[in-house]
Amino acid sequence: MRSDVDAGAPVLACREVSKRYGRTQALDAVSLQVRAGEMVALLGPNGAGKTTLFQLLTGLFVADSGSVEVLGADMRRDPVRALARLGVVFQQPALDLNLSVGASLRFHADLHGLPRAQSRPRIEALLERFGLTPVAAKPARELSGGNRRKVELVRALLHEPRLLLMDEATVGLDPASRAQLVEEVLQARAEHGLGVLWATHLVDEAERAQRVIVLHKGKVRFDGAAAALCESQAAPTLQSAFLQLTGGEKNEKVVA
Ligand SMILES: Nc1ncnc2c1ncn2[C@@H]1O[C@H](COP(=O)(O)OP(=O)(O)OP(=O)(O)O)[C@@H](O)[C@H]1O
Repeated sequence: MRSDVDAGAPVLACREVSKRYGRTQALDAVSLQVRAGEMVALLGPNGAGKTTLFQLLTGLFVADSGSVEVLGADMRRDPVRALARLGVVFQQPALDLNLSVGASLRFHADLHGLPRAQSRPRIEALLERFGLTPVAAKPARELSGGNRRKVELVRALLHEPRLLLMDEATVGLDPASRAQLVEEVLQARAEHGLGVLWATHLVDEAERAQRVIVLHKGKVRFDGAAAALCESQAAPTLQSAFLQLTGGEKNEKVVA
């Protein structure tokens, strides 16, 4: 466990974040925190605002109002320092399929200015850690979908972030690979004291998180433990609690 952030200290703080697209209020005064060593599931049906929130958290867009801080660095005033402390796996796969896994990671490390004496052993260790050493010399196109996502996870961890953002990162994976990725991230969180925000519309992925934040129509509808969510809705399962809370709207994508 690294010692630069106390366990339980906030690594992400969003305060009253709002974003509008024309007439659509995509986010409406969203406040949330992620602490070091904690995996938080951001659960919401299609159109809830998850992607919009991630775009603000990664500095791609600026909120209309409110603030985003990563380890105390304000995303608007000090984006370089804020971004230096976070890693992200985006919803859309973004690997060069022709590059070998090793070359892709080395390129990324160089791009981010990591000294090679540091980055090379770190890449080796992470490849080993995620069981990717046997495929390190292969071009990404020869890897399974699950392994490609793991390479993206390794890439996101190369600069030793304190906050990891996973934006519906299991899209397109089979159930076993999805479950494995969740476990890998949970372990990485424990080993490195990472704060993780895991956006998903799949309730089974949220079940493994320490805390669940339900986003619906741009607002935070619930923030707490999965068991407390079930209790608040007098529902037997997280799935039924989520459906009740979000209006029980028929939505295929929320069903795991
Ligand atoms: N660039 C845009 N222009 C106009 N409206 C947008 C834009 N991006 C998102 N929206 C709208 O903002 C709302 C939130 O969308 P967002 O993509 O953030 O939701 P989401 O929770 O990520 O959904 P999904 O699970 O389908 O990816 C939706 O009503 C969407 O139609």
